[in-house]
Amino acid sequence: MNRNRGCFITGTDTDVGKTQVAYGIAAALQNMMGHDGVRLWKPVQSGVTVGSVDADSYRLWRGSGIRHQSESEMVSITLPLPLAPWIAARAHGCLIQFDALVQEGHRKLSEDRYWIIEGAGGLGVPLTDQHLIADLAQELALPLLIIARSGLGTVNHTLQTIHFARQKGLDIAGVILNGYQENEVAQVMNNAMMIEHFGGVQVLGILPWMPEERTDTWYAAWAACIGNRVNLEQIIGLERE
Ligand SMILES: Nc1ncnc2c1ncn2[C@@H]1O[C@H](COP(=O)(O)OP(=O)(O)OP(=O)(O)O)[C@@H](O)[C@H]1O
Ligand SMILES: C[C@H](N)[C@@H](CCCCCC(=O)O)NC(=O)O
Ligand SMILES: [Mg+2]
Repeated sequence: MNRNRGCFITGTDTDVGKTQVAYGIAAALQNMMGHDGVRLWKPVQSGVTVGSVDADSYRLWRGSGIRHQSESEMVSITLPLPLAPWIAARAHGCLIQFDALVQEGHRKLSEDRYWIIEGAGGLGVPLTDQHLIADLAQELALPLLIIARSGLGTVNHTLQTIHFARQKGLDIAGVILNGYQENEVAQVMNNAMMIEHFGGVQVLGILPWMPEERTDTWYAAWAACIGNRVNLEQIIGLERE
């Protein structure tokens, strides 16, 4: 049995649904495993403050249902301006210490847990004057889960992300197409087919448009939706029988 230690969730862009999908996968995996084995980490978030309901750290905590970590344990660096982390840090009068972030990641990954790590924006987003999100993913050496929009334009964005990931030597676990509307099903299936054909990757799930509601009922429904529609076994490194 060759289980992965976690996955690194990136996107074809900011705002594609990485956080919503990340907490849904965490909750669905907890349901599937039947025990508390999942942990979440957002190394750097920008444009928010810890404790605000819009912060990724809060949404990851609330949506995953994971209570063995506090919200503040799910994030390392929080920067108030909604900018690429390098510039958000500079505007805040600080620098992101890339090596410290990598060491913290390695420490976390040495624990016997499954870690879901969410980047900021896409792979080409600067963390420092010398490092991109892709460099952090490379140092952490986790398979990449690419979250992409489902509709028109996503094939181009996803193939470019795949190409860049390969250039950086990253392993790709697969792609999730997120947020399709009912009248788009045929188009989304074609998008998945084109991404698999030209990208040489698997589309591991196609998720519907389901606007976030902060109720227990909604979070349970989202986790169930992900449990039914995403190939979780492939993500954690256990092939489906
Ligand atoms: N399947 C979906 N259905 C409806 N709304 C969605 C869906 N996925 C994401 N959203 C909404 O789209 C917005 C952006 O999603 P999210 O914050 O998860 O993106 P992100 O990729 O994590 O962005 P960032 O780069 O800031 O981390 C949020 O308001 C979220 O609730
Ligand atoms: C402000 C955004 N929400 C996001 C940072 C996105 C940077 C995008 C930069 C770019 O691609 O031009 N921050 C975050 O994920 O915490
Ligand atoms: Mg996010």
